[in-house]
Amino acid sequence: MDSVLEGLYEIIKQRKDNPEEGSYTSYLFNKGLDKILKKVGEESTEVIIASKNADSKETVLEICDLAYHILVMMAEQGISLDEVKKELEVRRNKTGNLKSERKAVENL
Ligand SMILES: N=c1c2ncn([C@@H]3O[C@H](COP(=O)(O)OP(=O)(O)OP(=O)(O)O)[C@@H](O)[C@H]3O)c2ncn1[C@@H]1O[C@H](COP(=O)(O)O)[C@@H](O)[C@H]1O
Repeated sequence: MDSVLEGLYEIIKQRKDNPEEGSYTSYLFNKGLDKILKKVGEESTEVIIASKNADSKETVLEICDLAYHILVMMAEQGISLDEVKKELEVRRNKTGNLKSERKAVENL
């Protein structure tokens, strides 16, 4: 799973650096952040609807669409996968309210 995400993120970053004709990813970067964020919002809603309908196959497809668009957003904002993984790692063995942890990270 990890390497699949890494691989996809690398391709997405390549599309940002070297746009390709006919590439949906290049089209998104060309449209800019607002378009990318709109897609993240739409895909989030689609995950919720599919899940609410208890349609697990459709939910998986929508999760993949959402994950892809989040990676595009991350690339647009210069956020690395490592940053997200590090934060998840910090949280992994914690329980309870993580808000105080978040403040600590913000203050780094
Ligand atoms: N994983 C994905 C991926 N997931 C979803 N999508 C696209 O996301 C879009 C979501 O569908 P929608 O109906 O919501 O959007 P749409 O109507 O096509 O587009 P809008 O008019 O809303 O912008 C579809 O066009 C999908 O093809 C993806 N497009 C590309 N990838 C991967 O990204 C990499 C780069 O691919 P290119 O973008 O083709 O260069 C490759 O590894 C691809 O497999």
